Amino acid sequence: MTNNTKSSLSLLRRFIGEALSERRTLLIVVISIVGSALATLLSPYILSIVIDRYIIPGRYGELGLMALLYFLSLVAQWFFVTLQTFYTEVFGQKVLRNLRDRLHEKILASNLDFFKEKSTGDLVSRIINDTSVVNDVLVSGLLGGLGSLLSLGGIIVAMLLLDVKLTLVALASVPLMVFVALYFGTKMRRAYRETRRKIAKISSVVEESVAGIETIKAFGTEEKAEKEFSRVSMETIKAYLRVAVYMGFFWPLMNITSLLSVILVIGYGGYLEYTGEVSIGIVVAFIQYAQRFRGPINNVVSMYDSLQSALAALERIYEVLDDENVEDTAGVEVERLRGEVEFRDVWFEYEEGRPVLRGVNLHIRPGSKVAIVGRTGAGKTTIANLIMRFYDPTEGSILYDGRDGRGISRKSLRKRIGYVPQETYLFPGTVMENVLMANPEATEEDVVRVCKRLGVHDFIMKLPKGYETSAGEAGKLLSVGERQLISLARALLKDPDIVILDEALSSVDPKTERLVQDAMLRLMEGRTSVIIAHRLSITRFVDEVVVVENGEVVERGPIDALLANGGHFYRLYASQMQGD
Ligand SMILES: Nc1ncnc2c1ncn2[C@@H]1O[C@H](COP(=O)(O)OP(=O)(O)OP(=O)(O)O)[C@@H](O)[C@H]1O
Repeated sequence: MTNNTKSSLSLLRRFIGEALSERRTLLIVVISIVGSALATLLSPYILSIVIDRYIIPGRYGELGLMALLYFLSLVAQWFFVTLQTFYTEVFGQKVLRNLRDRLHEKILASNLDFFKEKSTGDLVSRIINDTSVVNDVLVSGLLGGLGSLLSLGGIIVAMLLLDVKLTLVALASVPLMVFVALYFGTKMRRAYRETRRKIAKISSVVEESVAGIETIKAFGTEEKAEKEFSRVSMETIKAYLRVAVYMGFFWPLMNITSLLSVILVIGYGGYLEYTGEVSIGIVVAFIQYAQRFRGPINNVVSMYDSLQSALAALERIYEVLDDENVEDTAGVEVERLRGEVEFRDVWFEYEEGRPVLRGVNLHIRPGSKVAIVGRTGAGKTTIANLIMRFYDPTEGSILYDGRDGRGISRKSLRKRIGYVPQETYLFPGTVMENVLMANPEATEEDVVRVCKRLGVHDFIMKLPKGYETSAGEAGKLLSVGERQLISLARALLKDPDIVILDEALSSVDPKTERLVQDAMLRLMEGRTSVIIAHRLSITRFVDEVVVVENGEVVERGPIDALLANGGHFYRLYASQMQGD
């Protein structure tokens, strides 16, 4: 056994083990599969008895009971097939929901390292497409294939019981049928899969055109985008036509080979009937059995063929589920914080061997306001990330009210911190819902109160539907600064003990700048505040300025002292003033 087959088998075994948790539904499916396989066998057999024992001897008076039996066998067939179709879907959907729930939960539980190498599109595709391939192929396909194998086996046994020689003749065209299913069927399915890939490609081209519309227009590359779209569009048409060609070959060929079986049965069966070896009824039963090969054979072959793609999808799903970059939820729950934060010789690296913070020592007293300044890439946001426990220090520790952060539950810690990132993400929903999300216990009145306190209320009321404006619409209407105002309202609604602000003042017009700055100062009032200051004017309002350079604190103190010093901060300040 190759390693590949072994790992495929273990993937499959694990999946089946998990799917077995839906035992009851699966039991109904298995019963209906067996029932429908048996019922399918029954009707040709009853027909043969009707012909041989009732119609040919002319016992029409006694036919009623047999007719009823025949009818009942058809009803049973219908009943079990319906049951199988419905419960296979129920089973599949349960397995699908379970997988999707676990994947989504996993994404929410993961730490930020998890997202480093995975794009949004990739994760979405794993949750939506890969799970649906698994459902189609491994659940519906495997169960359907199992039913088909059972039907085929049943038909062959029933035929053998009736007549061995005629069975062999009836089966003569099976290799041909397998060949057609294998060759044309496989080509058809592959071509079909290709169409799905092309459709995905078309949507990604459209997505890129919409997302990058400003860049496309600014650089005048409309023609290039148009060409790319029509190229992909053409490829899609070609892929569909390929499917049509193979489909055109496949189904008629399957029908012809199936007919070949019937002709052989009629020819040889007729001869056997003539020599008195079999009855007409048996020949008729064989004709019916011979017509029932084609579906199951195609199912079994296609199951084998699709297994590879399903296993690949399963592998991608388990790769996410097994990823070890998970945030641990352990630690003491904190109710409130006094707000003292202390960095003790903190070293941190995102990638091994490349320290971004190098021995940072920083003591922030409860209720004090600290601005962190420094050049791009100095490590300012990293400091904020560590306070939020998005990451833990590689070496050293961060203490909250004197307690090592590693011992505090992340969730409870984050509840006490109001974080305002530089870029505000608005979730689908209204502006009201977007602020409310910060605190599940808050009411709409609380939101309005908080917004009034921050001076944000008036500008929200100017939106087309005020607080009820949809975030999508608001997203287009709002500037970076205005979005940050919503973010500030979110943070205040939490009534946090510590505030971390990554200000976006540099990307804001002077009028909004004033509004955002005032809102920031109000949010910071009476709370331990760490502000990552890109715009140095805000440093006038803090107790202490901390200058970070190349991952190290190189200077700290009140703004006046630092300006008087003529050191790092003075140079930064001067260069920004010059720029302005
Ligand atoms: N997720 C990450 N993975 C790897 N490296 C990172 C990651 N985030 C930041 N870095 C690197 O860490 C260094 C510090 O980044 P950080 O974002 O803390 O700087 P900053 O001072 O906030 O910069 P800016 O003012 O531009 O926001 C940079 O060299 C950056 O490339």
